[in-house]
Amino acid sequence: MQIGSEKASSLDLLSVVVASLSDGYGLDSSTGNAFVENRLLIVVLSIVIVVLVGCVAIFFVWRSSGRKPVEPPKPLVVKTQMDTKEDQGKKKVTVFFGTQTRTAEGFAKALAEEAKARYPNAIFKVMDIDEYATEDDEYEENLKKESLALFFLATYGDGEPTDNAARFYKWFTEGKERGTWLENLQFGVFSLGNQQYEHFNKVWHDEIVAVVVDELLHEQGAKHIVQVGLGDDDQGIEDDFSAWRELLWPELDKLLQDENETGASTPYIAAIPEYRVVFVKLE
Ligand SMILES: Cc1cc2nc3c(=O)[nH]c(=O)nc-3n(C[C@H](O)[C@H](O)[C@H](O)COP(=O)(O)O)c2cc1C
Repeated sequence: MQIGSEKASSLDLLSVVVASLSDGYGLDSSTGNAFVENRLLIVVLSIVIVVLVGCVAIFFVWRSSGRKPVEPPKPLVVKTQMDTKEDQGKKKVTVFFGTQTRTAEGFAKALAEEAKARYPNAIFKVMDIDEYATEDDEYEENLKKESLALFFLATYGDGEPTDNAARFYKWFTEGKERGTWLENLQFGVFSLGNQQYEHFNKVWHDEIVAVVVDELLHEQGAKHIVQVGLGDDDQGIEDDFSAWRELLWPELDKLLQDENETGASTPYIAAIPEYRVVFVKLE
């Protein structure tokens, strides 16, 4: 085997290595020679292996490119401002609730049911405050469209909002620099809490979520229709709710009753004339 001035192929080199190895290890030189003589066979086998490996690789690339990646499910968008045709032109009231053990939700629904009967020409929508917006920006976008809203908000764990009000509360309390952007909104807030949870020697009502929201709504331009109601679970929160509701109805009457409507709040006094019964003796 000659390795001349021309560049030696890798097979030439291999042949030299095999021949010298076979010598070194005392193998029969005919083994090395056989290997060298079957160069053609080795070349053919190498080509076959390369082609096979190539085919397998192409097959896998083709299979993986044919499969579409699995798309994550799109989030369910909750439409909050959906008007049917018959709703158009009616006054709308949104009743929000932030609750942990559903008392606030119960009050919100009870109020809305009673209000629907009192004001048939208005629309009352009870809304879990978490479902009001899927993104924080939507809170702003949707609240701007509200003209009348009532909030029932409970307080938990040292003056914290409920789980379903946490996202709204964070967004609302962190956005004080918004200015007076809620000028079209009239509102009322009822708080659900318990005086037993007074912490850090603060006055109880300074810590509760609903009072914070009430003050911020006012600061940001919204107008009270009724003062904040302080429901105290320690004393009888149902009575507090009833008392607040009695303050609310006259204000809602002004806003939601049609001019020619007598209204459910107006007590009905039957005008029964007095008669004097005279017994006439027939002759
Ligand atoms: C574990 C726990 C923590 C509470 N933390 C407070 C609190 O820090 N401040 C407060 O005023 N009321 C607190 N409360 C009272 C609730 O706000 C009150 O019971 C309210 O009516 C619950 O309303 P909900 O049923 O709508 O969640 C707490 C109640 C529980 C059970």
